[in-house]
Amino acid sequence: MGGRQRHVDWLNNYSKASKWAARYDVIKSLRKGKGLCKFSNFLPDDVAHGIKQDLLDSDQSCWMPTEAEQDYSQNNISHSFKSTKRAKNLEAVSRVLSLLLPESLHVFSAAKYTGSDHIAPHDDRAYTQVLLEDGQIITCSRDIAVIVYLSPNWSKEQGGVLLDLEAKPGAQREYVPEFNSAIVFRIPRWHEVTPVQSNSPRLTIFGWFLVPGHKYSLNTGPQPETGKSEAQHLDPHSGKQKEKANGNVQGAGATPGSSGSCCMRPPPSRGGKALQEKGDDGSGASEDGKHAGFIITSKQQANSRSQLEKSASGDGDSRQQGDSSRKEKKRRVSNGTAQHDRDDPPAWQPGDGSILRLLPRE
Ligand SMILES: O=C(O)CCC(=O)C(=O)O
Ligand SMILES: [Fe+2]
Repeated sequence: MGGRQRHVDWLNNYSKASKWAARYDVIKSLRKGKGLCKFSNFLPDDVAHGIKQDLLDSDQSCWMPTEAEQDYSQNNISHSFKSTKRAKNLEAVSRVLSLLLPESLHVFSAAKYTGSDHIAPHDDRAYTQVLLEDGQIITCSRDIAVIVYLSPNWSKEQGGVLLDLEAKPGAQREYVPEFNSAIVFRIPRWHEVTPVQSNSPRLTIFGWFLVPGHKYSLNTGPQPETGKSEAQHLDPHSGKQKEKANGNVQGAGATPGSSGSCCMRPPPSRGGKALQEKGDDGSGASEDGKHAGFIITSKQQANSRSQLEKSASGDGDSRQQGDSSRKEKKRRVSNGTAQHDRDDPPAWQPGDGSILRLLPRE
């Protein structure tokens, strides 16, 4: 039991987690990797094993199946997998991952791919409505995707390979999910998950760092390889999806995705209404509206909101803008306001300090 608890202690130990996060300079690595980078041995090994076990131990009813056939008229791409925000200790894991870019809003979930689960090509573009503690709602865009792979000894024959469809000739295109590795990429970026052909589950923690404002249009550009321009915004987390019965719907986690939530369940009326009031630009955001999930920020995050909003104004070249705005934010962060830069970091309380939470859907 003691061994099993150790990863939880680590996840809740701010000092250890922040030292771990300091090993990574995500923005620099992304720049070096031309928008995509991979970190092997990402978390301490026992922590990665503990998180994996937590996913396996999580109640079956928390996993939300999501499935759709390709249907551009319905904004759907072919995909199927299960995801949850209610996996055991996921909140603590999210909090630790948030330290990679502590100045950014974020949303993380767990995913489980079995059978022939997969995701057809998509580029992760989506808007997210963020509800701040002061009641304001701001629109954010997914900015950086993070996937942490948690299935030991996964081989290419088991499928579930992440294909980077924007890999330049000669660069790595296939990523077999390596245990305790993380793939991080800037959005938009075309990618897909090939069908799983394995009896053991392909487990991940996945999610996005967000940037306030509309970083991109939701009308997709040409898809790599086909060069065909798709009129629709295609996202496995935001398209209209067919919900499969999974027992306890009340207990099922809000899955992530555009709008910081997935699309599987109707939004709470409060959320849907607020989104409409917000009046997004309609290019796919209306789709989000149907499936809106709302994210609430902690005090800490809300305090830095004005900085974030500043960085979101002006939507020109969002990648460059993202980088420079981050520099700006970093500077502010380093003058001592951000938790992770304090000399004497406060101890985390379990269940406290999660920067983003979906509002309960009940
Ligand atoms: O699990 C992966 O490798 C990628 C998942 C993904 O693309 C997504 O959830 O949008
Ligand atoms: Fe994706």
